[in-house]
Amino acid sequence: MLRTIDLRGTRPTQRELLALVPRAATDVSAALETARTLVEEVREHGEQALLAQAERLDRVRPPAIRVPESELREALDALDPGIRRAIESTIERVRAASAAQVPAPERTVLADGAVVEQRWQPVARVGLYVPGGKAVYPSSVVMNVVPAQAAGVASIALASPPQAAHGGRIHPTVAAVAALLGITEVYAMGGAGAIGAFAYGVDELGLDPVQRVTGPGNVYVAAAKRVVAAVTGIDAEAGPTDILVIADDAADADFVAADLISQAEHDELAASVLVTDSEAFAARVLERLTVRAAATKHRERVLAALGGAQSALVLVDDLEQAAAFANAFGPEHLEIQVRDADAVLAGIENAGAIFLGPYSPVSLGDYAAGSNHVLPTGGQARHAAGLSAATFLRPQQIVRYDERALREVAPVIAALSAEEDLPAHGEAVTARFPEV
Ligand SMILES: NC(=O)c1ccc[n+]([C@@H]2O[C@H](COP(=O)([O-])OP(=O)(O)OC[C@H]3O[C@@H](n4cnc5c(N)ncnc54)[C@H](O)[C@@H]3O)[C@@H](O)[C@H]2O)c1
Ligand SMILES: N[C@H](CO)Cc1c[nH]c[nH+]1
Ligand SMILES: [Zn+2]
Repeated sequence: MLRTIDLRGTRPTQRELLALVPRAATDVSAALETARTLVEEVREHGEQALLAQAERLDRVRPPAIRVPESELREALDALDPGIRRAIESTIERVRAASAAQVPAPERTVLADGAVVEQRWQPVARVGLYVPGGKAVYPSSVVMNVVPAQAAGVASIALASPPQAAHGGRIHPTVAAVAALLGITEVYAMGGAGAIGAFAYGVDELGLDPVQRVTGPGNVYVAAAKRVVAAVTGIDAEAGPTDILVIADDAADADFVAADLISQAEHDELAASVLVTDSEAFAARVLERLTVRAAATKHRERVLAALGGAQSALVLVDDLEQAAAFANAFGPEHLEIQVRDADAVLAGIENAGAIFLGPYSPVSLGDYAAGSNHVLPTGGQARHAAGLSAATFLRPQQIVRYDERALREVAPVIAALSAEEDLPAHGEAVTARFPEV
C-alpha cells in the first residue's frame, strides 16, 4: 500500500533528506518534450492544432473552440439550485480572503523630497486554466477567477478541456460558474495546447496572448507552463496533487486515512505521505487505508497513487524530525494532526497550505475554507506560493526626488559610478549640477 521510509535512529543532512523525498515518479520534466511539441503545434497552426489535439487527446471534436456566450448563460440558467448555492458560498469566502490579499501601496520618505513609492499593478490580461480530464473542476473556476478579479485584472480568458460526454463542449457546471462570475471569454481547449494558445495567442479565435497563465492541471499542463515561462508569466506549477500528514498517536487513524485517499483520488500520480513517530498508529492508518481504498469510487486510481513510488509512510523518531522531512518534501498540502499542532507549525517552513487539527481536512480547503486550492506541487512549495490576488499583481517602485534631495545624494552616485567604471552614470547627475 504505502512503502516505508524509516528515518528512526538517523540524522540525515538537508542534502540527504532531499534525496530521500520520493519525487522521481512524478517529475514534470518527463513530460516536457511532449508538452513542448503540443505548445509548438498550437503556436504554428493555431485553431487547427487545437482541434486535432482535442480529437487525439480528449477523443472529441469541439463544435467550436470559442464557447458562445449563449452557452455560458444557458448553463447558468440550467444549474442545479443546490450546486449554485454551494458555489456562491465558495465564491463569497474566496472573495473575502482574496480581497484581503491585495497589498496596500507603500510610501517611504528617505529624506526631505526623497520618496520611493511602491504600488501594486495588476497584469492586464490573464489566461486561466480549469482542468477537466479524469475529473471536472468547477471549483477551480472560482479559485482562478476570484483572485484575478480581486487584483483588478481587466481581461480574463478561461480554458477547460472539451468533454466527450457533452458533445465536445466544456462541462456545463464549469460554463455556469464562468457565467456566474461574469467571464465571457471561454475556450474549449485542454492540456498543454491550451497553455500554448494562451501564451502565443490564436488569431483565428480572436485570442490575444496573455501576460500570465495560471491554474492547476496534470503533468502535461504543468510542463507546458514551464515551457511557456520564457514568454509569459506563470503561477507555481500546480500539477498532480500531493498531501503530507504529520500525525502522532493522538490522531484519529480513520480521519488520516480518509484524507490521504481524498487526494489520491485526483490522479494516479497523486502523492499521499504519512509522517509519524508512532509505528502502532501507522499500522492503524494502513488498516483503515485498506478498508477505505477498497470501498472508494475511484479505487483503481487511488490504489495506483497510494502504491506509487511518490507515496510513502515515513517513520521518524520525533515530531521535530517529522517537520524536517516535511520541509524537505515541500508538500502542496500539509495536515498537522498531533496533540500540540502549533508547536509543530512553528517548525514548518515549506508548504503550499497548512491544515491544523482534526477538523481542517484538505477537502475543506479544496472547496469551502475560503483559502485557495491552486497550490504548488512537486516540491515547489519550497520556494513558491499558492494562487492569490498577489499572483496577478506586480510591485512597481516609483521614484520621486526633488532637486535638493538629488543634490544631497549626488556624491554617492559619483563615487559608485566611478568605482564601477560607468562614468556616464555619474555624468547624468553632474549634468544637472555641474559644480558637484
Ligand atoms: N496543484 C493544484 O493546485 C491542483 C488543483 C486541482 C487539480 N490538480 C491536479 O490537476 C490534474 C487534473 O488532471 P486531469 O487529467 O483531470 O485534467 P487536465 O485538464 O489537467 O488534463 C486533461 C488534458 O490533458 C491532456 N492529455 C491527456 N492525456 C495526454 C497525453 N497522453 N499526452 C499529452 N496530453 C494529454 C489533454 O489535452 C486533456 O485535455 C490532477 O493531476 C490533479 O491532481 C492540481
Ligand atoms: N485538491 C486539489 C488541489 O490540489 C483541488 C481540488 C479541486 N477539487 C477537488 N480538489
Ligand atoms: Zn482535491
